[in-house]
Amino acid sequence: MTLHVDLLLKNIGQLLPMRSAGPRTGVAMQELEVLEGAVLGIKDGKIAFIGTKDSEITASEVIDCKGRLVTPGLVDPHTHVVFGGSREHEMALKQQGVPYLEILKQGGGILSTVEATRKASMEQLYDKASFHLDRMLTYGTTTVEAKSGYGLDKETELKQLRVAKELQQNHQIDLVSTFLGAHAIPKTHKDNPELFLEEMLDLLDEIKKEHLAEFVDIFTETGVFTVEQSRKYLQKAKDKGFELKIHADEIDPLGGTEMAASLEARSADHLVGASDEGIRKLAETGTIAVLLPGTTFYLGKSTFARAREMIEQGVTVSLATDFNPGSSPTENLQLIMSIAALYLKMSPEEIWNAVTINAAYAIGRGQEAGQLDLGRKADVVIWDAPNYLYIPYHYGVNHVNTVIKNGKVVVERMSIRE
Ligand SMILES: N=CN[C@@H](CCC(=O)O)C(=O)O
Ligand SMILES: [Zn+2]
Repeated sequence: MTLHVDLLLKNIGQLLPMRSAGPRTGVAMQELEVLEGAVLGIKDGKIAFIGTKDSEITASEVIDCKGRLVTPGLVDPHTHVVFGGSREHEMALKQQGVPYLEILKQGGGILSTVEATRKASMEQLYDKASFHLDRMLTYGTTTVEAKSGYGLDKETELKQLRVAKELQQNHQIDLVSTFLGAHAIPKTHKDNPELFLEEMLDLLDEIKKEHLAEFVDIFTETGVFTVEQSRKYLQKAKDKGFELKIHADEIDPLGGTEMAASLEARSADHLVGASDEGIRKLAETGTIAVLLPGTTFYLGKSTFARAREMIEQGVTVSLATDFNPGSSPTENLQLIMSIAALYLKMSPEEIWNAVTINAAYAIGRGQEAGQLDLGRKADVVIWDAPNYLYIPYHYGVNHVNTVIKNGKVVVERMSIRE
């Protein structure tokens, strides 16, 4: 019997369905199913058919992919997309060699974005975040995690989370929300971080009641929160039914990676200074390593997270932009794929697994995003590229030709080859 679909993608050069029963872990990250000359059928916003060009299938609308690469929409599992202002003035300080944590200590960095975010109305935050999400969509990202953490007071943290909830309801991108009230110590609590953490914990019941976040995160770092403070804080969040994420060992190797694994966090993020023991524990517990090499690159550092050792030891590795106004102002996950190839020495196969299947599992969306399979939602990207090697290889530009979200074309870019 002939199948009729709403939209048919034909003449696909390479199709990466990324079908997997679970996250791809360790050396299994080398696995990549590549279908040559495939067709993809979409019906009612879902994948209805994956097959070859000879298949018996009719369609209301057909896109001729002309030999292009087709993949699932990318998943960005670590961003700080809701914030006020920007920090371009910090670039000169960075050039003078002022370290990131020193800028924060002087009341700049995260704390300057906190001031701008407190001043902004919900509408202003919504419009600005929406602009950044639009840009992510044009770069092929269809699912995004979004953190609060630029309020550092009850009112502004809730404001950020409510903006994220509205965006989740209205924006084409799917959003997953994380409460990062423990992102820095506000000036008012400089001498009493414990009291500040108590105040942030007080918000958890309201956050649960209003469904404002699924995850709780903390910045465990020198001059911010200690491992012991973080452990206590996260355990309380876990007891209240939240899943955990941690900004761990980004700058100084404090042992946040081990802590993340022992709390069975969903992910541990950054991990530039993760110890051997920390890496072993991630492999043991299945806590996903979300690596953010764009941040290391942008902070001008030469030591990157040890992705090769993580993969060889059986860790599940994912990649994200860490989009934020300070340490990684980019919405472009394709650029991060190139940086991962060049500096983390990840293979193209590992990179594609990291930005699709594993990224979706890192934010609890493994069953919905990051894969193209029958019955799954049709979040699809057609790339102006002949094969999957090409995206990390040709860096710094946008390779997207077309983005399809829930079966509908939402981005169509001009192709230089047409
Ligand atoms: N390191 C902590 N938080 C962010 C940066 C936030 C900022 O600088 O505004 C990060 O993941 O890099
Ligand atoms: Zn971050």
